[in-house]
Amino acid sequence: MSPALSYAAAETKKEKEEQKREINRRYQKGVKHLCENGITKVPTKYILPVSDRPTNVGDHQNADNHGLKLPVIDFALLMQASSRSHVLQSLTKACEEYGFFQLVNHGIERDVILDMIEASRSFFNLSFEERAKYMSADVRAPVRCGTSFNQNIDGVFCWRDFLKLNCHPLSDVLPFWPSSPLNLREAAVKYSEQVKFLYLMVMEAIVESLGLTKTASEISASGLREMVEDGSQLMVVNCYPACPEPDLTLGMPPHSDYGLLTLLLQDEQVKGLQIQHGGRWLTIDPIPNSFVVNVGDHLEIFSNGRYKSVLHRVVVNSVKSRISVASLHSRPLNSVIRPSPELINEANPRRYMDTDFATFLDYMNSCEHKRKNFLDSRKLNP
Ligand SMILES: O=C(O)CCC(=O)C(=O)O
Ligand SMILES: [Fe+2]
Repeated sequence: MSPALSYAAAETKKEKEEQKREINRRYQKGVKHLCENGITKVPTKYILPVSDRPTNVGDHQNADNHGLKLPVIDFALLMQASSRSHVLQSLTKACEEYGFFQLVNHGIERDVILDMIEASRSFFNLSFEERAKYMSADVRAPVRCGTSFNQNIDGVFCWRDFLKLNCHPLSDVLPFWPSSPLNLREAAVKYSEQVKFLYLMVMEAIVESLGLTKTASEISASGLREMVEDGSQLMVVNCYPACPEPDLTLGMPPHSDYGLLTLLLQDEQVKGLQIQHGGRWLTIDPIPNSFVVNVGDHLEIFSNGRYKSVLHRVVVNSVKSRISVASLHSRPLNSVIRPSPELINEANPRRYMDTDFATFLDYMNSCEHKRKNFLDSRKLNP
């Protein structure tokens, strides 16, 4: 290309990028705000190409899960010596085949859960001006209210607003958490602490299910204590308002979660979460008083590919808004994640390069996040 032509091409590209940024700015206020202004059609910014829509051919099978159900793990039985090994086997199967399971009998008090849901709903019922106080483009902020998946760069926006609460170290971040609604801080502190404890118990079981001896395991040796005291925890409250044309858009695009494990509180009344399984999208029917738990990218890497960080997405509907609370857990922000040496051998060569949270954030900020491309970028000989 001649220098003049390449200059012109660069200018056009710059203009296009500026145009995209301008449109993004227009929709930064979020979908709740849009709905409050009484829209009856989905704006173009949210309309997916036909092939990515939830009603895409092949996805029609969604209406019926063909009898497939997500594995259910009973936490109380996991904690009982007499049934532990049996439950560990089910855990292994769930993490290998689905990357997801539903956790029942988890022991977290019902009131703690209901208060968290109630506070989350109240937050999204605040006026736009009140919620806007917490809007920030800084992905490391202790509190961040926003919209879509990655609103700085998404080409097509998704039908979701969120509130992200960084939970670690709690005493440092708490003063930044929203002061209204009045019960939010108390509810979120109690909830995050109890969920963190549950996460540690499940993570310990997962380390055991991988057949890792506790002393040799990188995660639990250096270890479980470090994870209690310093492990990262991010709570993401998702709000998906009822959508006038739900077939044209998604609440969340297909993605995998970055951490070791995510513990998700689904809306008990309104379904919407789908996971990819056997080439199809499987709807996860909510089980009252349970958690949906999924393997994240860091656990897939740590397990050297044995446990799967699986794509999932959220569909919206025209009748009811939906709330979910995801708690994403991983190691301390600056620690390195790598396949456990115990899981690498001749038959199973090392499959991923080292990574850390900072690398993930840089990646997220540098390109439109699509599907599992971060995890793919960490694969050796993909
Ligand atoms: O809302 C849901 O059910 C899923 C949310 C989710 O995937 C996430 O927050 O990463
Ligand atoms: Fe997710």
